[in-house]
Amino acid sequence: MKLNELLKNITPIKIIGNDDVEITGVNIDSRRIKTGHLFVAMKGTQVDGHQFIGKAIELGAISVLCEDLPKVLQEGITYVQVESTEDAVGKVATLFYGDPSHKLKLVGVTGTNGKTTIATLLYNMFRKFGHKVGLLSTVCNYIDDVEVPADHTTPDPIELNELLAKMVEAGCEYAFMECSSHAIHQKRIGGLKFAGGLFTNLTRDHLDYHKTFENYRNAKKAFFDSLPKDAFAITNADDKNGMIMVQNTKATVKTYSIRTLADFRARILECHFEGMYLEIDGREVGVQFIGKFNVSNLLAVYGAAIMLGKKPEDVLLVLSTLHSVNGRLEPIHSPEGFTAIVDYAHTPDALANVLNAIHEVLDGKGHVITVCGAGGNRDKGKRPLMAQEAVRQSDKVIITSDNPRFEEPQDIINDMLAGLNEQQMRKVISIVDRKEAIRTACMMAQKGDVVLVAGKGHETYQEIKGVKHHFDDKEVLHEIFKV
Ligand SMILES: CC(=O)N[C@H]1[C@@H](OP(=O)(O)OP(=O)(O)OC[C@H]2O[C@@H](n3ccc(=O)[nH]c3=O)[C@H](O)[C@@H]2O)O[C@H](CO)[C@@H](O)[C@@H]1O[C@H](C)C(=O)N[C@@H](C)C(=O)N[C@H](CCC(=O)O)C(=O)O
Ligand SMILES: Nc1ncnc2c1ncn2[C@@H]1O[C@H](COP(=O)(O)OP(=O)(O)OP(=O)(O)O)[C@@H](O)[C@H]1O
Ligand SMILES: N[C@H](CCC[C@H](N)C(=O)O)C(=O)O
Ligand SMILES: [Mg+2]
Repeated sequence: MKLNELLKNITPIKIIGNDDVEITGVNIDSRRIKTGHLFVAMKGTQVDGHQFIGKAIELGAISVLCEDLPKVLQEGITYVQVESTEDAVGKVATLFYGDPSHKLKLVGVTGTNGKTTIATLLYNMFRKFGHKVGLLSTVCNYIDDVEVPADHTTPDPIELNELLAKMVEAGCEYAFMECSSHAIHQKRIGGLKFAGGLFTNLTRDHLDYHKTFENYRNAKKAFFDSLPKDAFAITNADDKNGMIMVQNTKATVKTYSIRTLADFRARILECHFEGMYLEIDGREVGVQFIGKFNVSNLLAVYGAAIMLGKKPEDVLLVLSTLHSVNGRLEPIHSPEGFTAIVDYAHTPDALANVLNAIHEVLDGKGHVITVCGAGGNRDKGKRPLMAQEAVRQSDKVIITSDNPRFEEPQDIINDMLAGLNEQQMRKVISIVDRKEAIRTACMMAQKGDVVLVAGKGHETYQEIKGVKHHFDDKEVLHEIFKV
């Protein structure tokens, strides 16, 4: 594609050199540059991409999109200067990949918790309706039935558009994706056309990155602010930030609630460990999920399906066949008659919700032993709060390691323990080795009890000092239950 065509949706400050050159690829990472590529220099959180312009040209870049022009300009290279490369990159990438989001019905899900669950359930549902569908999620990306491993919740703007283009090529009509606050803030989703947006909830997370809760909320809100008029915005009326999210959107606003008046409503009629019986918009349906928060998730899925033109009775029929998403409230039964539950709860709010869900079903008839930790090099403020939530609703808590990343595991544990008073500490032991912690919890559990293993869900690794070691909570439990 010609460079001048790629620049159609942006207004450069200056172009130096020939803009009528053929561009064979767009890249934000100099290490991936090949002959004929356009290198986009981004000012990152670690380094300034502008320092790699020379390297990119060496590797074959024929054009550079940047904010600051290099002091020495090279012959034969076209330099495009813009106010913000962060703002421009998505708009350029999407054109390079043939504007795939305009050829799909793309729905984005944002909020602190529930994004993976909702996006995955929508993907499963629309496939059951017989459509070809794409999914971009924390756990895995899918181009219809083809798996593409994911290492981010929302991929970078280049990979994102490339994946969407592959979906179009594979004949997908719909795509569902998670929009993380980092991605919205860094404009990874810039230039994409959304058919709809969904909001789940907002509680504390990622304050290491966003610094204040308000910044975090505004990052999420920016997604709804940018939705077009013909899109829908479905928000959670039960969340105190639900209406704030959509207050400036041009999209058609719909609400869902399990508590108040809303466009999509549900209530729980019955619940067991196997599932719940619900009333959704006046119709009864059995679902294979537990927990009030999953009723909210299912309502969001229901609302999106209706807004995408499906009939309520058809949607409910498919909803009743869906089951839990990998590592989200997944039960594994022990031979001794207790239940282990693997869940990805890695925020105070998610822990509180999962424990609530467990108590709703246990109904006072068993003990709860929780195994949890917190990730290294992530929001430190959430650590004491997570310990408090775990203690508040468990009979015993084993504090252990999650992904320590570049921190000392014991330091993270200490940050968690600092949130507890002497009386709370009586319920707690700490074991750095996660496998040992899970094993100990299982040894303590008796028939009818629940062992909650929280924080890592689907993850199959433990990240220690930059190395991902194989580790899988579910595998560890299966191993324990075999012997
Ligand atoms: C803090 C953060 O979000 N960082 C993201 C950001 O990178 P950055 O700004 O730090 O980049 P940098 O390392 O400073 O480099 C600046 C630029 O120089 C380039 N570079 C760098 C080195 C080189 O040799 N050549 C080169 O060209 C880089 O490609 C980049 O364009 O932009 C990159 C491209 O989009 C992301 O891959 C990267 O994610 C890092 C790895 C990360 O860990 N992100 C996490 C926090 C994250 O994004 N999480 C959210 C969700 C979490 C949740 O849902 O709970 C997610 O969406 O996954
Ligand atoms: N609607 C919800 N409200 C509160 N907690 C939820 C909700 N849905 C799921 N959870 C809890 O949050 C955990 C993470 O869920 P999920 O993976 O769907 O969220 P996410 O928003 O994709 O998270 P991430 O930001 O890490 O990608 C689940 O394991 C569960 O404990
Ligand atoms: N997407 C989230 C996942 C956290 C999962 C938890 N296991 C951890 O490592 O903290 C993050 O990168 O902050
Ligand atoms: Mg997710």
